[in-house]
Order: sequence, then structure tokens, then C-alpha cells
Amino acid sequence: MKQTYGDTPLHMLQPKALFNFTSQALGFVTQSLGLREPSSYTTADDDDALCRYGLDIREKDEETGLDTYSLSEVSYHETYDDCWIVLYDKVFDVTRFLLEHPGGEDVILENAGRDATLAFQGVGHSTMALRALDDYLVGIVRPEERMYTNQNTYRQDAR
Ligand code: HEM
Repeated sequence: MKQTYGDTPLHMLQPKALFNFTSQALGFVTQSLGLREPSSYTTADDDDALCRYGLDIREKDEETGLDTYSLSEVSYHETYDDCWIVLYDKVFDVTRFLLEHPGGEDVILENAGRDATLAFQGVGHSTMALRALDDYLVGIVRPEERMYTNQNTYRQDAR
């Protein structure tokens, strides 16, 4: 079987791409052997690469069954073509909603890749808007980084 990286045969890879491929492969092996925490050092690019190999190692949230994302991973999705926001600790891919948003695309893009809860609350969105969120849900923030729902004793103590 011919080995490829994406659509490119391995022997055609440029040195940088070859380095990326090698470090991703090594990263996966060390993770599998338990030498480092699953996905704690992975970037969105790592995860995309692993998914291309059919190796979806993303952790699921025990309570909701949703995929978990770190705030750092969310921050990679900050463009017009790939726009994610965090609301109430949930992660939403609102790329296809940008043009539909009654408040315009700019206000969402200003919060792209970040927690937009305060901005969202500030507008006083209707229950219809809250219901519309479901269509764009892709996951939930990792437990240790949640601000609204849980378990984050550090923040609870600080209040
Ligand atoms: C997926 C996320 C969002 C959804 C589903 C959503 C949905 C909506 C909907 C349905 C409306 C019409 C008014 C209403 O029913 O409340 C609206 C208006 C608006 N939204 Fe959002 N929104 C989202 C995110 C945001 C964010 C992050 C901001 C940031 C500031 C924002 C700012 C506004 C503004 C300024 C209006 C216009 C309010 C007005 O003219 O009265 N929205 N949004």
C-alpha cells in the first residue's frame, strides 16, 4: 500500500512537511504508550492530522458525551472561513451562521476563537437565539478550563 500524508505520497514531502509528519507520528506513539497526557500538547493541526489517519483520540465529556476542547484549540478557529466561539463553556462552530446572524457577522468575528459569553449576554439575546445555538454545537471546554459549569475549584474559591 502506498504511504501518503494527506494527498501527498511520503517520498514527495518537503522537509518541513516531513518533519511535521514525523513529529505527529512520534507524538501519537508517545501518547499511546502513556508517556504523555492524551492531547494535552496537541494543537488543532495535530488533531486534524490524527483524524485524517482515522485516529480520533479526542476525549469525550463524561456527563454530556460531547467532544472536549481546550481554549487553546478553540483559538485556532478564528477566521471568517473557520469561526468557533465559546458560550457558557460550550464550543460552537458558527462559520455557516455568520451571514445569517441578525446582529451581523462583525460582532461574532470580534469574538472568534474565544469565549463570547459576556458579549452574548450583554445583547440580551432572546430564547429563540438560545435555542438556535443547538444547531452549531460541536463540543465542550475541558473541565479544568470551564467558567460557568463546574468543578473548577480554583475559580470557585476565588469568588
Ligand atoms: C451562535 C451564537 C449566536 C446566536 C445563535 C445569535 C442569535 C441572534 C439572534 C436570533 C438575534 C435576533 C435577536 C434575538 O432573537 O435575540 C441576534 C441579534 C444580535 N446578536 Fe446575536 N447571536 C449569537 C452570537 C452573538 C455574539 C457573540 C454577539 C456579540 C456581541 C452577538 C450580538 C448580537 C447583536 C448586537 C444583535 C442585534 C440586537 C438588536 O439589534 O436588537 N450575537 N443574535
